[in-house]
Amino acid sequence: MEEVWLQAQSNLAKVLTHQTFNTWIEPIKYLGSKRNVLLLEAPNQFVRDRVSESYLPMILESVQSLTDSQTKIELLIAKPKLEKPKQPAAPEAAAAEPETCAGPDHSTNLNPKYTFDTFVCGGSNQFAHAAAQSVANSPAGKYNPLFIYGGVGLGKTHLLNAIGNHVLSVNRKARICFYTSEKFMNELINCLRYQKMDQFRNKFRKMDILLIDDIQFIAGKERTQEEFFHTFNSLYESHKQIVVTSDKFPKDIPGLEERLRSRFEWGLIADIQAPDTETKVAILRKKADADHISLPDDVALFLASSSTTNVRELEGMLIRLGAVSSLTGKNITLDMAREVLKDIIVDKSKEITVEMIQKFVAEHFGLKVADLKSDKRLKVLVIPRQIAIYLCRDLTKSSYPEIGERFGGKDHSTIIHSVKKVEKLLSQDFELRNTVDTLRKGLLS
Ligand SMILES: Nc1ncnc2c1ncn2[C@@H]1O[C@H](COP(=O)(O)OP(=O)(O)OP(=O)(O)O)[C@@H](O)[C@H]1O
Repeated sequence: MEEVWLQAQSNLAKVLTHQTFNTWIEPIKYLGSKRNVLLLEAPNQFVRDRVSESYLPMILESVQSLTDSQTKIELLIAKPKLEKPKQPAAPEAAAAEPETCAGPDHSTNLNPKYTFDTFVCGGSNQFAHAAAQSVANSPAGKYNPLFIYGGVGLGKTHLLNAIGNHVLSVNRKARICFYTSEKFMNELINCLRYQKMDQFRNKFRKMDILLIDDIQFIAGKERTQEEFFHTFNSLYESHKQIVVTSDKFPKDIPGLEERLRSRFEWGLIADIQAPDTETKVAILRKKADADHISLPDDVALFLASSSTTNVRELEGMLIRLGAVSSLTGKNITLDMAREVLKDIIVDKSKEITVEMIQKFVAEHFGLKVADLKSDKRLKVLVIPRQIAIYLCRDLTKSSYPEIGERFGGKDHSTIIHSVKKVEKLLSQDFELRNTVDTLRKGLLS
């Protein structure tokens, strides 16, 4: 039955977009089988719920086509690795005398433009988007804390605000605190300095929803982590929702205390990946409409096919075109966009093939194409091979099995593993990210 599951996954990979596949199907593991029931395991309840809602019929069809129509599927949830402590953590000793401590009007520091309505949901962010909506609809329900992580400019802050804005739209009285971790730290420092710690604690602990952006910045800051830890415990124990964002997965944040890391893992961890071209186009369209910029389809596609995945940068290009258009009184056209953005965008109109990528990557690393296709496990070969595979998936339309075929007949699961590995390294390893960017730019130029 395990073979059946692998084959079914492989078949599904061919019909689903690779982001949908990566988000919902790939994380499902084979557990076993009993009689005609295939036992599968989702990594958490969230994935189980979504897959059951949206993909189970498709999965069942795929499995039954490989076995028979009597086969059933049971989708279970993986056991959590960490047990929650029964008792709340011991409260910290009360600090010195309270007085005043300047704080924000916590219900107004949300950005009103960052709502679910203005957020474009695509394969790359559907997991985080669905998780954020779920939390906004039932705070402190199933997914507490919610930890959203992803690269720069991919919409983490937008989703965080969208949660707050949605909750406020339903309940004007909800006490919502939206802070960057840096602001949390600065306020803490001030309160420590002026001995206003009680006030500090009361303020955060009476919130209904605590939204902390860029939590990675508290790593290595002992006192801030300590205070955040107690705030977290207090809110969690009172069934209040906590949502944090970060540019990294909790265990990949260096200097983050173990006790905080484990708490972030209690709830749901949702990632945002780089948007694909279709999502980039949709984001640009929405932004252009909101800003009353007339953006022709071919220009939207031209911007979206640029190698940047940072949505903030894409928006920057659009704003620049809008500004040039309104200053010169000329409509935005493809030629104008090419001229105005010539230093930023490389033309992706040429077709890129797996063979071109293999040759280019092999040359870059001083290897032979045959080395990339081989099964040799030498470190000097493994990373270039994985990068080449990743770029094939990113820059060509080839499916996992097709790429596997062209890399010496590798299995699709090896290809998926390589792509995932590089995706993970891209968010952790600055040097590798540079190398991949350079290669991508070289291939596209
Ligand atoms: N899916 C999306 N739909 C609409 N707009 C988006 C989307 N993703 C990002 N944006 C926009 O891109 C810009 C950058 O997003 P945001 O600030 O949320 O990114 P971030 O992930 O928090 O980045 P950073 O890591 O720099 O904090 C914002 O203007 C945001 O509205």
